[in-house]
Amino acid sequence: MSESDDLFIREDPIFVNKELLEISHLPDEGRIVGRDEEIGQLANAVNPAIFGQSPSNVLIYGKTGTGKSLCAKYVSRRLVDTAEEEGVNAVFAYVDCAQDTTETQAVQTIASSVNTDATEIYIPDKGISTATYYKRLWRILNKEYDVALIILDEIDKLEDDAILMQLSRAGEAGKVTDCKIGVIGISNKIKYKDRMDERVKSSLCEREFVFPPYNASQLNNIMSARNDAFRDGVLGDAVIPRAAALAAREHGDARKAIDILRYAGEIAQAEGAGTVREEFVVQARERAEVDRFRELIRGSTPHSRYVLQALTVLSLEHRPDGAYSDTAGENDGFRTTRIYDIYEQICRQEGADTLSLRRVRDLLKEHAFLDILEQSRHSGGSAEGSYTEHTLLEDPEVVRDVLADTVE
Ligand SMILES: Nc1ncnc2c1ncn2[C@@H]1O[C@H](COP(=O)(O)OP(=O)(O)OP(=O)(O)O)[C@@H](O)[C@H]1O
Repeated sequence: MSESDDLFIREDPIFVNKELLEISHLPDEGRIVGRDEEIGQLANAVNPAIFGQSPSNVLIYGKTGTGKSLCAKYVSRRLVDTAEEEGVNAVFAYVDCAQDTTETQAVQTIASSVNTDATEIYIPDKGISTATYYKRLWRILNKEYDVALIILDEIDKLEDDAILMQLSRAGEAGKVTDCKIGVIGISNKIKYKDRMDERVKSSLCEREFVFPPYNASQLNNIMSARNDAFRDGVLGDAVIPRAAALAAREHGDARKAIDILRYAGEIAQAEGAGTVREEFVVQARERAEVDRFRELIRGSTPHSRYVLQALTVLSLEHRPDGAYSDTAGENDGFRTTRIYDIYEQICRQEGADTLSLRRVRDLLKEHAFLDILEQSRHSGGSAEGSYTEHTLLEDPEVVRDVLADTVE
């Protein structure tokens, strides 16, 4: 090769605007598809903020990738803009509670994100007490704003309810007198509310919304609205419909659908193919599925993982072609008590106390809600009564590998 030969490709042959398909990308209004009703309901709940009154506190539930974070951020941003037009000074802060799990981290994030140079209040990354962070946050809010919306994403990952208590009581307690605070909590744990302190529950759950999974046509539209991520003519006609059909059949998860599209493009790149072909979608789907599962169990509690590990051990042992199979052919599902036995063994190995059978049942229900496993009721006849069986929906090997390299 001589110096005059091109060693590098100078232009991306597949993508022209790849960031449209990146996870962190926040689509603009025209690209939010199929959520008009949910956006309308959310807007209605926080609307009083525009007149400088208290917005309703909201809890949003829904499976992963159903647009909860997207719509919460979108409505908050629009609220701030509209409030400004009405002469009301509003602000919103976004906290990823999977990242900021402690009260101190969460209050620090809120305080630093609403702070401005004008306040002359310093919010250090660390080194001051939780109480001092609160004091500074209240001072900033009192000084600068009429209304503050706080989005707590993955709210169930918070270590405790302390910050919720503080935010919901700040007005009554006389700490924040000049600013109304509204909280938008987001969770994909259906049981989350049951765990909440009663006092917090009554003030934070004024309005509740459930975001349903997307169907194939909505996913198709969500992806089509971003097809300008690709160069003209590169995307085969069947690619988006195929990716939408696959993603809708499994979870109705927009993140996964977009991931499939991006990966399909990356596979085309790696193969040196000039176009993104339908066959790449199938490989891309596998990769997206692993990512999705990894994301789902990110920050989950150790016991939630032990329960899953127990079901995985059973599923691997009883795979029809499994190396350790002693009852080949049985892979329909496993009863709660059987999972519980293995779960107890895992706890012993980990040196952890076991949770009650009832709690383990709840954890299995949470996994079922997220489509990690499927539950079915069976009647064991008059002697046995009815019982539940749990079947892993994810590939057990994938689950095992992801669990093995997940750190607490
Ligand atoms: N209606 C939609 N229109 C366009 N893009 C969407 C829509 N819904 C979701 N997306 C995209 O899908 C991805 C996941 O959405 P989002 O983070 O809002 O989901 P979520 O319900 O909050 O999921 P999780 O519970 O995992 O946080 C984001 O990249 C988002 O831009």
